[in-house]
Amino acid sequence: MSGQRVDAKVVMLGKEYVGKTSLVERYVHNRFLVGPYQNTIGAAFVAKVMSVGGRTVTLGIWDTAGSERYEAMSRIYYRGARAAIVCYDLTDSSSFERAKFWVTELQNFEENCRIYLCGTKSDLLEEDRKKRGIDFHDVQDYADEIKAELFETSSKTGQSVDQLFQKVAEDYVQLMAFQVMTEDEGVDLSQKHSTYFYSCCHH
Ligand SMILES: Nc1nc2c(ncn2[C@@H]2O[C@H](COP(=O)(O)OP(=O)(O)OP(=O)(O)O)[C@@H](O)[C@H]2O)c(=O)[nH]1
Repeated sequence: MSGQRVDAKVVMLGKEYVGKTSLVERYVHNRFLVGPYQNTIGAAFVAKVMSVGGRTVTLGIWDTAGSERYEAMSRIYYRGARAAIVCYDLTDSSSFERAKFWVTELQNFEENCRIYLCGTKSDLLEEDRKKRGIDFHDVQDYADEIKAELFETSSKTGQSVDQLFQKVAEDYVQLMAFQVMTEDEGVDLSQKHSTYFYSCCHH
């Protein structure tokens, strides 16, 4: 993988326990890990090569730690991101408030970063609709207001996970079609020791 470039940096943001790592695991490895919850410490990185309309795109996905203890660190990871997947747990209204915090951060400090709102753990709603913590229409209104795409996903069943990342990549390719690529765009992974890795610290 020497010399592989990341085309688009994508950052996962959201309160702890909302399921950011599980989303990445489902998307990249098509699996859902069961067992005791272990929080992400710092951040983890993985590159994913995908195809959009016959074109190869490599997403560099940064999975940040949701704990407020790591808030300052998470700020480092959204710098230069083309896309942010801001996650909230569909059953936990406080996690939606936290999602709004990250949206405001991005709007203030990373205006070229596209925002994707992602309500996680939709399988729990299928078990019991009363578990929905935030009204869908309120979230949709908010998404419209901030011009964000809205997805409801389940890493457990895989629902809408591929669609979410595919949309991120498609939007990136579409944007690039209108922009001239410059030589210094992207991150040259040949500078790193390893290409496909979860860097420090997950679990
Ligand atoms: N039922 C269900 N549980 C999920 C889903 N996604 C994640 N979980 C569970 O929620 C817990 C937290 O998931 P993580 O993916 O570790 O959450 P995180 O956002 O990465 O957490 P931090 O690393 O602390 O920021 C784990 O026990 C997961 O098994 C889902 O789609 N459905």
